[in-house]
Amino acid sequence: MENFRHSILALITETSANLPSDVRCALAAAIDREDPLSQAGLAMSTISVNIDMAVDNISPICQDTGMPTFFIHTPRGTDQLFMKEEIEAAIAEAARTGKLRPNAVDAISGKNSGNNLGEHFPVIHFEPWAKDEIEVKLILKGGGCENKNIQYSLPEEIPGLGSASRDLDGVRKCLLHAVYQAQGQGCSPGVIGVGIGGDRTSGFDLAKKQLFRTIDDRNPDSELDALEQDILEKANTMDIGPMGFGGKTTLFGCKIGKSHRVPASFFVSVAYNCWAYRRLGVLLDPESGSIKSWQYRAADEIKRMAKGEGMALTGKEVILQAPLTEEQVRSLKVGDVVLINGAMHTGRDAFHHYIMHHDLPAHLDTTGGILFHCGPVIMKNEDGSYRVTAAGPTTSIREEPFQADVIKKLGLRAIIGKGGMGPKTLKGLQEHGAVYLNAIGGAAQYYARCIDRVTGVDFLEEMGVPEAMWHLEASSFPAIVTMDAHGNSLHSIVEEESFRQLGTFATDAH
Ligand SMILES: O=C(O)C[C@H](O)C(=O)O
Ligand code: SF4
Repeated sequence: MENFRHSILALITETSANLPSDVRCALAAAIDREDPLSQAGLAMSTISVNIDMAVDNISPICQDTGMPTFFIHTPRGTDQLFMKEEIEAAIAEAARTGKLRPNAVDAISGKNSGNNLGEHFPVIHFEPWAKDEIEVKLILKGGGCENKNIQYSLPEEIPGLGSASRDLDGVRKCLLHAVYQAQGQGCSPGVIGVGIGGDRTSGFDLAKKQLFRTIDDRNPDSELDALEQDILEKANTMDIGPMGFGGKTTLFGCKIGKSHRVPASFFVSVAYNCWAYRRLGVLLDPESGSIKSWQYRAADEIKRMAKGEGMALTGKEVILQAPLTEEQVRSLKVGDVVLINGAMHTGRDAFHHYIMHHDLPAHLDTTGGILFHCGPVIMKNEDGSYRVTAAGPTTSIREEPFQADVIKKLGLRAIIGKGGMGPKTLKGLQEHGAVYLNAIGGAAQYYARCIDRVTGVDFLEEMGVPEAMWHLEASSFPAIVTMDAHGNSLHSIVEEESFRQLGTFATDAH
């Protein structure tokens, strides 16, 4: 097993940087379905360029490389303890070289372990099998889409759809609601893995395992197969679309499994995966640990995803130079595409929590500034300076309780994030003269290229790499105004319209 660690490192790197063939194929179809000049089209073209860049740079497709989760089949007599130690060493090495983000933080204090290892982190499931080789499957599922996982306990009253009973029609209502409630926050278009039955834990486990099925496979159970097709079709009429901008593809896969349950419980567990659907597998020689073959990798796969130059720019984009003035910001409207130049500062969960009760360091002035909800992957250069190697937006709604106050306190004029924010922030934008700019979630390579340099960092020691306040210099950083200073929000429009559409499925007998 002298090559085992090396093989695992190759699996991690490939999973992080190179999407599987079936996902490429489904996303290529989704790109073709959107009007290239619509907001959904802009999102999909950016995603396509980003996928190619990740391969070229051998770097994370999305900066959030999740909680690495392994499913391993071993033949009789393999040393699982050795494998676990070697996997941990490979994870730490991948974090050190920027193939994974140091993502492991203490559950209570939030303290980052620095090497992407922690208690039950990574997650490793071992299972024996009768074959001779070792199979290792890996999924890197980011936190934003993980937050959109949902579990129903039937019978249950489902918003918009009425009562869901303990039958396939009840399951159907749960699944349509699961897609609706994710909106764009889990970086749609997405895929759902579904577990019907089991208990609360095994149900989610089953749901996650469904994500290892290929997009184009068909369920051998004809009833479940019909339900999978039905959900896919209906979900894509909800007009949530890429990033929740409205559009034709909201879901590109629905995979359903079932387990026996006890009479008292009927769970429907849903695991939502973003478009950055990173899962691969390898078969290993049990003697040497060398890779014998790759899974989810077809010889005839679509190698290049991008058609044009990425975000199809029209020349009508508004150029923003930070710091921004109130007048500039108030002239922006929902739907405007902006290109940002100049200083921006990252700040996410730990930062918002901190800044509610503390002041900024004295050397910082954020008046007219831009706050970027982002937890980047950052590497240190030999001369002590830093470079950004992956930097897409994180889900903004988590900062909803704090954002309006933080805008006021720091004198901010723009927030960059994804998935949109709620009424409190919308009111804050109006009151203080600021805008919400939606960047394309998961496009971490694309946005890293828009960052010219890192000019400084605060709170690195306390908050760790993903949560520190990084000071960045951007050029031609594209984003879409989705909440303006006049009380308009694209997110509330899409949410309302998709809720109306959801309601039309209430009585649709399956
Ligand atoms: O943690 C991140 O960088 C992003 C996260 O996966 C999210 O979707 O919010
Ligand atoms: S930012 Fe979006 S693409 Fe990246 S892990 Fe989170 S949900 Fe997935």
